[in-house]
Amino acid sequence: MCKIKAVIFDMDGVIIDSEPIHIEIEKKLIKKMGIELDSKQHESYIGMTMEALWEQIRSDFKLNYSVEELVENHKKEVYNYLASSALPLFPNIKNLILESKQNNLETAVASSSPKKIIELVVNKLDINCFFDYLISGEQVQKSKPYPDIFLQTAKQLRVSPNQCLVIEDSSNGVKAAKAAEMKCIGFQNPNSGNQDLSVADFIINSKDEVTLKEIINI
Ligand SMILES: O=P(O)(O)OC[C@H]1O[C@@H](O)[C@H](O)[C@@H](O)[C@@H]1O
Repeated sequence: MCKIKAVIFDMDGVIIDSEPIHIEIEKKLIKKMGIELDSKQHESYIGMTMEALWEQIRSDFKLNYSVEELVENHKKEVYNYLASSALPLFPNIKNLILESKQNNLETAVASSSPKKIIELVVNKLDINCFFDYLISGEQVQKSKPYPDIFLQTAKQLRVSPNQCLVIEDSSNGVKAAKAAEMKCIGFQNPNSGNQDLSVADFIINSKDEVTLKEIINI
């Protein structure tokens, strides 16, 4: 296998333990539309962009609102919540970010969240300086589970996909990383719901204290 040259971090559910926040806000917004989703349906949307989520719900439930209106409203709710709350950073992931930089690896955040929200999070946590590139699902055509976001990240970092390691907590994210032919660590986070990470190359638990050396050959 090619030597790893870049580590790509998912944000929600990996850098911060935010999927419970997303689930609560989405449940509230979906309920307002008079729709009830069971948790299995809801878990299947985790890791997808807001656009992909509302396109799906709008077409399944024949909603009259435009996707743009639904997304705008959703973005505002999430932004306001995260701007006014303490952010639950995973310390073990922060260590992996620092270790990546100490080993001169390229680093990126590749998140389905809107760019404005990614910037809010990395600035609030004061970790922006550790990343060479931040990319949002808004900047590519197809949401995770398609590989677009990871392929675009590799292109931007000027490394080939098989030199990238992705850390992901959702089934959609792990599928996207493997579809991009990257090495993928599944980050099993019970707060991200019941996520099937079986296609990942290696699975770690969100509580595990692992070093980068233990998971890749650097
Ligand atoms: O790609 P990431 O960082 O895991 O982001 C996923 C999240 O992105 C958000 O925009 C969605 O509203 C969430 O439902 C979703 O889970």
